[in-house]
Amino acid sequence: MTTFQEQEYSKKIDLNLWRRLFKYVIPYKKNLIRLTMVMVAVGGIDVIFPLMTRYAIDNFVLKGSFQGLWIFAAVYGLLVLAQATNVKLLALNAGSIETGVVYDIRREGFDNLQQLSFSYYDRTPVGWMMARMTSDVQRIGDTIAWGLVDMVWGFTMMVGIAVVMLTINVKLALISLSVVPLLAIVSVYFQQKILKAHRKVRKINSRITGAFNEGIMGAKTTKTLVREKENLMEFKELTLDMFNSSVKAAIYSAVYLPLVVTLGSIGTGLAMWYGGKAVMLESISYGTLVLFISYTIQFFEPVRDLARIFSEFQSAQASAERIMSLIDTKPEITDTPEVLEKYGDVFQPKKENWPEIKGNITFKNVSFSYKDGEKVLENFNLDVKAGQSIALVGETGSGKSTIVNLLCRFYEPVSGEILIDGVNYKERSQAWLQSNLGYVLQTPHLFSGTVKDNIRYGRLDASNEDIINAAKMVNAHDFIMKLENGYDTEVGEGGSRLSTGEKQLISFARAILADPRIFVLDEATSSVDTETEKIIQDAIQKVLKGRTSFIIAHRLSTIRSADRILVISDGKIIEDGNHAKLMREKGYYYKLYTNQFMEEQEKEILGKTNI
Ligand SMILES: Nc1ncnc2c1ncn2[C@@H]1O[C@H](COP(=O)(O)OP(=O)(O)OP(=O)(O)O)[C@@H](O)[C@H]1O
Repeated sequence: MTTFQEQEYSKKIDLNLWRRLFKYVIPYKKNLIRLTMVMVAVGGIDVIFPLMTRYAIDNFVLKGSFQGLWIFAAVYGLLVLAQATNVKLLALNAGSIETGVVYDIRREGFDNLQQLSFSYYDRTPVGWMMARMTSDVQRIGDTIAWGLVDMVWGFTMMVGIAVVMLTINVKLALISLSVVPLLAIVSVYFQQKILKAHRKVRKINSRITGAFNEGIMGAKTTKTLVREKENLMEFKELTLDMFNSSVKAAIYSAVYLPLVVTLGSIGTGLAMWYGGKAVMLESISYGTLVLFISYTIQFFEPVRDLARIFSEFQSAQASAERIMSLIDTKPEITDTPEVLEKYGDVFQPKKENWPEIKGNITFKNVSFSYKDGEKVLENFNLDVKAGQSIALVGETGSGKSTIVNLLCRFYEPVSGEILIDGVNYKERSQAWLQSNLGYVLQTPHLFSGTVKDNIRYGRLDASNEDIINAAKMVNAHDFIMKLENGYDTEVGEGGSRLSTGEKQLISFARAILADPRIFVLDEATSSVDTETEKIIQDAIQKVLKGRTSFIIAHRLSTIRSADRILVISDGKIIEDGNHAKLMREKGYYYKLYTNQFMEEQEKEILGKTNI
């Protein structure tokens, strides 16, 4: 099994990246300005409260007088009210920035994911994309909004406290804050270590999520292969790694927190010692001593916070690099500017310029490889007339899906060209081609929603009548009507509440609703019961009528009536003709057909005699 290697990201501050991230905040600049102002006010009021205490001690407590107490109480009450209002405003504005930024980045990421070519999905694990779109984007939003809150508040308070302390008594201020540089160094050191350990925990966590994903998706296979014990052992190893890294992070925190408390106590002790002496010498008031002690304690909080925020910004930078790499990934298959200009894209198609499609298809000297050097097709040639039905048969891995993937332009030829009605399909837009193509996959995917919703995906403006007609045409109507709520029955995630045969019939209806000129069908191999098989075959015949069609056939009975049967081996056509011709030639197809035919006969006899 090959594992997806994630790129390593730089640990230095990347200003360009932050500038780019800041662009996502610009639409919310009003919130940003309001938030900054609110946070300056919160920090400022936090500096004022101890000053109020000092005033109360010096003027009411020590003097034993209540003169002016009402005014004092009113001012205090107003400050409390202002602070409460500020907290509400801060939550509102920071919340708006956070949700706005997260929403915008997610939308952009999702938009790009939809444009990316098949090859991107081949090499990128789903879990990786999901993690980028969820936790990474959330981390960026959190850090930008709440990191900013803590930063502005912290700076305002630190500057405010330092200014007031230095104004009142320079020496006492310097002595009280003498441990701050040490605290800053300790905080930065430990926060870095804690961040590193947490990063590792997160990395393992994403592997654990992947293991969960595989474990749940493959639960049935695990049971049939009796692999529970091995899987559990692998999972145990992973979780043990996680446990060790988490313990490491916890140890750092366990050392860091008492250190901070000790340093804080030393600072407070220094303020008490020197301030106490000054009170005795009457060079400062008792209220001032209390003020300095409060300020010293208050000062340490933002120092610790800033160290944490600094680490969080580093972590958010790694998240930002990952999500930006996803947003910046360019689809490998794109329309040229000239094509876009003339035919438009999926969002703004210029249908008035779209040529009518007939359905003639030519592969001209097409070569293709998924990976460098491993040619799947080499100088492949094929000429298909409009309306012809082509069946592709051949051993597994011979290149059948590759041929139709190229036709659908999910991949493009490395050399050579594919012509549709005599024109290289690169000269027409992808939107034009896709809207003329119907593709039914071997394991058809239905989306959560009702049966009706799923058929309507084929043509969004289809009426209910169109949907029912399409379902009738492909013999799906009867079984749909037998479902609990008919066309309004929920199909479950990925169509999980329906059988494969039923899913295939619905995807036929969906494909036929768009009335495509070219139809591609990767026939289901899973054994459906004979009744459903007959229904499906009948549906296939109806669907293919009058269209150019490609069927990757597994049940040869389906393709007996195909205009041409192509036997593919190693990316080359080794036999080409209709059923009768290939049977006469007694080649690969003949062998395959007679084998399958005999197997079926045997099954039938066994069934009849009940052996
Ligand atoms: N996405 C991919 N990335 C890399 N190699 C691929 C990819 N898809 C197919 N291949 C390789 O290309 C070759 C042709 O595969 P293809 O899927 O076209 O065969 P096929 O005839 O359709 O097989 P099957 O009947 O099993 O579906 C195989 O060797 C396969 O391993």
